[in-house]
Amino acid sequence: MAELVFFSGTMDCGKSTLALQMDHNHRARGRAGIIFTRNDRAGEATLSSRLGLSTAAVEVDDGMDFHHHVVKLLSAGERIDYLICDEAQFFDATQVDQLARIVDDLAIDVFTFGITTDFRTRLFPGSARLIELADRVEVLQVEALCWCGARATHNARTVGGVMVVEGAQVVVGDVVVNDDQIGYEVLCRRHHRKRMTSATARAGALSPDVLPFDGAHPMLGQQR
Ligand SMILES: Nc1ncnc2c1ncn2[C@@H]1O[C@H](COP(=O)(O)OP(=O)(O)O)[C@@H](O)[C@H]1O
Ligand SMILES: Cc1cn([C@H]2C[C@H](O)[C@@H](COP(=O)(O)O)O2)c(=O)[nH]c1=O
Repeated sequence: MAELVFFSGTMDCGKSTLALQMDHNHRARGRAGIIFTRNDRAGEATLSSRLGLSTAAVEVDDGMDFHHHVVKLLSAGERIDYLICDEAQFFDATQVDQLARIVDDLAIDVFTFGITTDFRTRLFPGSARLIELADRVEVLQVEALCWCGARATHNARTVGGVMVVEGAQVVVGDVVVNDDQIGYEVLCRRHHRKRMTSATARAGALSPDVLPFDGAHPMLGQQR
């Protein structure tokens, strides 16, 4: 039975690496697949991992109809056993519905990869629909860690080094907007709630008069 699977986690937990590995393993066994992505930080039509591997991919845009795309290729005689879809949080709900239809009607496996929530801790549209429709949601085993050592569960955005909780939902990582460097950092919920990034924690540790956090710091001990 073909499956729609959503491999999810925070940023930097190895999703793109797993996407490349899954493609490699299926291809090594003679299966044929197509790789899709949207807004990869390495540029258009590329699926890249921080471990240094990358591959060509089909860039998904707003108007893309996955079902139509796949049926067209099948009609042209191409074989398709599976789809790999990275950055699936950026897909819209209709596109995720099309992926489910590909699984059910065309018996093609669809493996999707993406972050669940944005920098405001709100679900992305693609991830919300995948959670609703997927046969399985798999949380990646490699734990990204917050600066405090706890498992990171949330994504924080920084603008010019300062954590923000307002702004456009989609801003690709490592870009400069209006002279400000946009960055991301994974945090545990506690530190996301307190808006404490590693830089804020370091500043607090260096200046005992300014302790932005309460409770114990695993590296600094009880501060208050
Ligand atoms: N220099 C390194 N050595 C070993 N592992 C690394 C290195 N750099 C990154 N990684 C691993 O790569 C993971 C990020 O991989 P990636 O597939 O790009 O993540 P995601 O797609 O989830 O953002 C990190 O969690 C880490 O485990
Ligand atoms: C939290 C958050 C992230 N993004 C962007 C930043 C990156 O380009 C991708 C995530 O890629 P990764 O391979 O999982 O690191 O999403 C965004 O646009 N908005 C956000 O709120």
